[in-house]
Amino acid sequence: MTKNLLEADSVYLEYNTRTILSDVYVKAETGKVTGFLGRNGCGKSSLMRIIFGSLKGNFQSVRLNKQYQESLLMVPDAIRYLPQKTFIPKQLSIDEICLIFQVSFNSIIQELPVFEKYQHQKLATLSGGEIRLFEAIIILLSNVKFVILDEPFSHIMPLHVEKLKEVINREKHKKGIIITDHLYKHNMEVSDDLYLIREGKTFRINTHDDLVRHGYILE
Ligand SMILES: Nc1ncnc2c1ncn2[C@@H]1O[C@H](COP(=O)(O)OP(=O)(O)OP(=O)(O)O)[C@@H](O)[C@H]1O
Repeated sequence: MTKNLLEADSVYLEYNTRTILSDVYVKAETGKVTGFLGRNGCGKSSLMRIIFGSLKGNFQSVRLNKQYQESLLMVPDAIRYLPQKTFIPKQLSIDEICLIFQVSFNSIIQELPVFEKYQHQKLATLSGGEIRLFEAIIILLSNVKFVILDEPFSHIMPLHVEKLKEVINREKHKKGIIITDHLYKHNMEVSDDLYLIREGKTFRINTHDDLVRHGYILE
């Protein structure tokens, strides 16, 4: 297995003179899930987009295997990103989307046999939760070095959350995975390294009590 390393450091982001992220460091690598937690509006999605390369911070240094990258999304086979909101055009059919993402339909139905009947259907004909699940699975199965998942567990029924966690645990042996999700128990369970973003900085989380101490959960 080829090991890949993704690092982002000195990430600094301001919106209208309000500091959102300040001197943040992120490390992700093949074989690991790196998780992020944090209150609404603390800057998790912004950080994900900065790493992906679709948002420019005031300053950041993103490196793939120690090499500085202006924007990772421009590097072939480097990274794919599941944004917080559904993003695949709904007029496309499932098999067209598989073609675009270069993920075989067979590999999708191996994970989700109930999707077999949807092969030629437009994405628009699926339910909201099914669309979200399909987007998360196709990103996870993509042949890239890293994937970022922004709230993959939200809007998905418990049985499918378990499936998603199973795929994450398998796919991490091929690629590095970065996750942010408020469903913190699931996030904690799949993450090898977990961080909380607070007041623009990242704090390492090792136990449930750490989350209480940072005021993210009550007890
Ligand atoms: N384009 C923008 N212009 C100004 N402020 C913005 C912009 N985008 C985001 N923000 C602000 O930056 C902060 C961080 O937003 P971000 O979406 O990264 O937070 P988050 O931690 O992902 O939140 P949530 O958990 O609610 O999804 C928020 O206060 C948000 O209002």
